[in-house]
Amino acid sequence: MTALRIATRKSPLALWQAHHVADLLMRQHPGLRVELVEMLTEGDRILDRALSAEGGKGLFIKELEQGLIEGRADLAVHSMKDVPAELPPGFALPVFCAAADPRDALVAPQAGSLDALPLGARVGTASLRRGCQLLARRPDLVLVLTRGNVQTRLAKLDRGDCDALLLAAAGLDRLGLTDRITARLDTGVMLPAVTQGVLGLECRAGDAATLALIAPLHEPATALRVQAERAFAGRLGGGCHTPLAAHAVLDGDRLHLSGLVGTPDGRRILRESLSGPADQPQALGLALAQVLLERGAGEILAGHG
Ligand SMILES: NCc1[nH]cc(CCC(=O)O)c1CC(=O)O
Repeated sequence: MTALRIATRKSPLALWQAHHVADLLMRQHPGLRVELVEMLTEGDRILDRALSAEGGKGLFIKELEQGLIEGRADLAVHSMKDVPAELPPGFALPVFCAAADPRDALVAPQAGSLDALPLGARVGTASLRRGCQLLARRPDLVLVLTRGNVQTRLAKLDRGDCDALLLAAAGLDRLGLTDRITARLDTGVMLPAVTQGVLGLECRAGDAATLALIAPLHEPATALRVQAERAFAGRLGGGCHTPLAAHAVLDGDRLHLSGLVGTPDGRRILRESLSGPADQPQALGLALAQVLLERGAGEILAGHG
């Protein structure tokens, strides 16, 4: 292989993540050349509407996969939370890198915490999941649809479009914006998106050369978490139109999984936890989904919550 080519979106976060994986690969394989191939995705073009009203998650990765299939690139680096439940045929997602902080972060220049936000404060987010959990705790808050990349959202906050933002801590940390974080929200308060903070590496199925190069970046403990959370979400069906959250924590040979579905207004929330043997993550995810379905998650998912 002359050089390994990484397909990446052009947002600063995507570029950071692609550079990060390039660095890890070059450290692992001295002498390896790695190139970045920048691409614009449909998700980047649609910035004025809620993503949930559009085609959802796949929008950020379709073009990258097209680049892989056409041989313009060998590898795509994804925030796993942007990757749909099902991969199209011909692709593999064999590597999950060590995870960053999975929590959501509050950015609120005038308040020290979520509970200290003034009555009726405007909170910027485009995430149904964040909105649901926020309103469940603080029904007085007003959600302001805030899209765009991390820096764009911070700029909107700074010019007064809203009083606070909720963003993934991982994204802020990666971009060197840790000092903007007011508080990292405990997962008991704000259950993260499925696989939040995890980077996944996608390549062409059967591309043995690329598979061999990226294999050392795989972290099995992160893979267990990803499998449990994605099995949970897959059973409940996506999460683009309904607030959905899940987070698994590995504890020795046990995996603890928490999951949640709710209504966008936060009036109904079903949240449950379940533990199981760590070597059966998918069974745990499916079992937790079943618990929620027995409690009426189907109604909420169908929009009749
Ligand atoms: N939805 C966009 C997106 N995709 C991944 C991250 C952050 C990094 C991660 O979760 O791995 C973000 C930004 C955010 O939600 O604040």
